[in-house]
Amino acid sequence: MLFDAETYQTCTTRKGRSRVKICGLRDVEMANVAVDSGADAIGLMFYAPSPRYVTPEEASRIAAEVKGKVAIVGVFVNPAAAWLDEVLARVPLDAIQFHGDENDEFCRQWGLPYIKALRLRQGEDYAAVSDAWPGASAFLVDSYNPDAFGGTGELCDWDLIPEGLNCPVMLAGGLRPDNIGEAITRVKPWCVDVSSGVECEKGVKDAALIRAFMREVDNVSGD
Ligand SMILES: O=C(O)c1ccccc1NCC(=O)[C@H](O)[C@H](O)COP(=O)(O)O
Repeated sequence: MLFDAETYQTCTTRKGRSRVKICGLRDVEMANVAVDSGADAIGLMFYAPSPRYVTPEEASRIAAEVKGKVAIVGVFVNPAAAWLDEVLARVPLDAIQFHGDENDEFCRQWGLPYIKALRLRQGEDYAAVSDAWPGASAFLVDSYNPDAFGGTGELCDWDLIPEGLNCPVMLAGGLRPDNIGEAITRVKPWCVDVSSGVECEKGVKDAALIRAFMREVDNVSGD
């Protein structure tokens, strides 16, 4: 689990294996594969234009199967408050991930830990992000693409990751079984997040790729 007090405290030291979030799951079968392979969190996509979008009904079926075994993270892009209220009433989320222009006040009002996504691009100044989102439990660093908010499969430029953030880093963007070892060794993130890299086609998760990804993570020491 990602944000229970004991685990969160231990892993902010960055000792041991990086945590893993498998994002954009759309069915119970793949959610079970993620759990059985040792993932710490799954992401459920509540942004309708995404090929990984799930309805609250589909999401609650997945959540009923895996609740308590992994952290369930709801992923949103500039959601209306009413949409978040509706999802929260039906899906037992453990945390919320925001990929749009949501400010700290908006993100922290739901009574759950929140993850703020930063889409890193050359020439931007990230010095103030800790002050801008003081309530964040983690920053997810992702690649920048002008046409998409996330889930692009494009590698994030690891050299742009800001130093000295006030909370742990989740590394995302273009991670795959064949580069996750190097990513963890270089960046030493608290958590890694993957979507496209464990899919056989856009929006369709692949059990063998999920297992291969988790095996590679297990093979790398996180300290
Ligand atoms: O996955 C999406 O379709 C998506 C759409 C809009 C906002 C966020 C989205 N995904 C969020 C994630 O946490 C992804 O796992 C992250 O962006 C990395 O994706 P990938 O490069 O495909 O591994």
